[in-house]
Amino acid sequence: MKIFSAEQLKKADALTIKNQNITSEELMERAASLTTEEIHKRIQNAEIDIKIFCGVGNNGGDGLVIARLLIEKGYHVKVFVVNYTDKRSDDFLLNYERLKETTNDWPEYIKDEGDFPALSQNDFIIDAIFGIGLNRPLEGWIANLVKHINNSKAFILAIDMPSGLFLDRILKKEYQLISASFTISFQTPKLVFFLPQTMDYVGDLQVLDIGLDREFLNSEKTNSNLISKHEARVLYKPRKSNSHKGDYGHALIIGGSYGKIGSMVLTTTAALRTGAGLVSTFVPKCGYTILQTALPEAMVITDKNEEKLTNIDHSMDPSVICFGMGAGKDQMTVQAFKKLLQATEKPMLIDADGLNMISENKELLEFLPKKSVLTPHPKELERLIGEWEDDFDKLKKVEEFTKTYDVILVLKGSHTFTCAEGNIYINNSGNPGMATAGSGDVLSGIITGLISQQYEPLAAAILGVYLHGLSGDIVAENKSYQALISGDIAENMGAAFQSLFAD
Ligand SMILES: NC(=O)C1=CN([C@@H]2O[C@H](COP(=O)(O)OP(=O)(O)OC[C@H]3O[C@@H](n4cnc5c(N)ncnc54)[C@H](OP(=O)(O)O)[C@@H]3O)[C@@H](O)[C@H]2O)[C@@H](O)CC1
Ligand SMILES: Nc1ncnc2c1ncn2[C@@H]1O[C@H](COP(=O)(O)OP(=O)(O)O)[C@@H](O)[C@H]1O
Ligand SMILES: [K+]
Repeated sequence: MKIFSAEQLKKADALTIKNQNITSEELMERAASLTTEEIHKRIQNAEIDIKIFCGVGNNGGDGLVIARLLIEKGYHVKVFVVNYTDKRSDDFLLNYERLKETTNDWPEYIKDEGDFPALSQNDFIIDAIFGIGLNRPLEGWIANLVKHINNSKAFILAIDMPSGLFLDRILKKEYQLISASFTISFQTPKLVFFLPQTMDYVGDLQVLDIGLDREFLNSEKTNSNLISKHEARVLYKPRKSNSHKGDYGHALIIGGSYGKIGSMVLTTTAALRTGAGLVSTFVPKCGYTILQTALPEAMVITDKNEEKLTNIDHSMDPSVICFGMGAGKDQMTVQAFKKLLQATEKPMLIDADGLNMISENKELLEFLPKKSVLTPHPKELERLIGEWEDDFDKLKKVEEFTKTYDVILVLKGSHTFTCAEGNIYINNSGNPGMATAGSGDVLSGIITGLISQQYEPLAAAILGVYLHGLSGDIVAENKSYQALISGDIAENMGAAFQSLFAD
């Protein structure tokens, strides 16, 4: 799903009104009635106090329509107008008049702290103060109102987006914004809903299709995309019945050191479970028996050294090489890695200590094969590209890095961002149960397994990240977040592939 900017959404708005021959007020009615249906579906005529805080722009207009429709359904609704300016949008004014025709319980005006209503944690609060029209940080009594709402501990539903959140920048900590329990957003999700610094303000997310101009949405270019099942499915390549294991490549997985051979078992299992035709694993000697015992399907090659990698002498022509998990950073290993990089032309996957070695020996960067996939977690990323001011600055630095070295960066996190060629693919599968030792090793194996089967590295990264999260979700459903261990993610790849096509 494409993720649009505020400017693009406003353009879509205007085009929709023109092409569908409707008024802006009708579009507002459409968005708000779809939202009301969602609220009604969930709260089912519950006897609760609904308090709606409306700004005086169109986000506030949405709030007024929602108030009217909820009152018509018999809900107990109180409306507060957050009167931050004397200007009002036309659709706000129109819906204000309509609301007054619906109820005798007229909206209360908030003009300063003295007007703040008492709030209880049993209230159901709807935040319709600011949407995509926010143009400066909240200050003075409006900031205090937001603090007051957040402090209520009530359930907060944000309309379109939490008030105070910007679409294109991150505010310093001292600025207030609504911390929503749930956000219902119109037409497309917003990039800030997925950034580590701002995602917590959004709560659970639902995106409503409000029928904005299809042609515009389809043709308009955007560099951010949300990857859900539909988008992942399109990348999948079915197997031909007339095929053999050679068609699915030979993956070479290199890494491990004394005490960390388990990472090799995880990565290798994941590559096999993802469908690589053949998998060879290169480990220090101490890993030989472990791998041969744990995984009879894998072939094992060993270094001369018992405990670490010192000379990666593999004499094969693998379809893809995956390097780094559990490898350590010994100087001999760095030299072995350098020789490997110099001798490799095909895109590689580099993870964990492979990334750390590059960070500590920047001269290795020049030998990175083009289109390689690098999979840092946040600490590894910081070592690689340096510190960043905020998440937007991080994305800018990541873009520069991917363009300079012509690589794909997979920024692992609760929403993993795959970045390449100026584009961002935000993953929408996965769960906190996956924050467990070795789940990154499994991801490396999955992406490697896909590249081995001739997926383009970028497609392999996007699909691999999605399948990894999907498998994690399937495991968590059966085992809980706490009991999920990373080997389960690899073992459940079968269920993940099946689920990709099940609705
Ligand atoms: N296609 C869609 O997506 C649809 C969108 N729709 C809805 O429209 C919403 C966008 O509405 P919008 O453009 O009127 O802007 P909105 O968010 O109400 O704020 C503007 C007001 O805020 C003010 N203001 C700004 N910052 C401020 C501050 N810090 N402190 C104080 N004031 C501040 C600013 O005042 P000014 O700068 O002029 O002084 C202006 O009055 C969108 O999010 C969605 O809910 C649906 O109805 C239909 C389909
Ligand atoms: N809260 C979360 N929600 C979704 N995915 C998560 C979450 N926490 C971690 N993950 C995923 O788990 C993996 C962790 O990788 P990493 O930190 O490298 O672990 P390790 O080094 O133990 O293998 C990443 O793919 C990340 O996206
Ligand atoms: K809002």
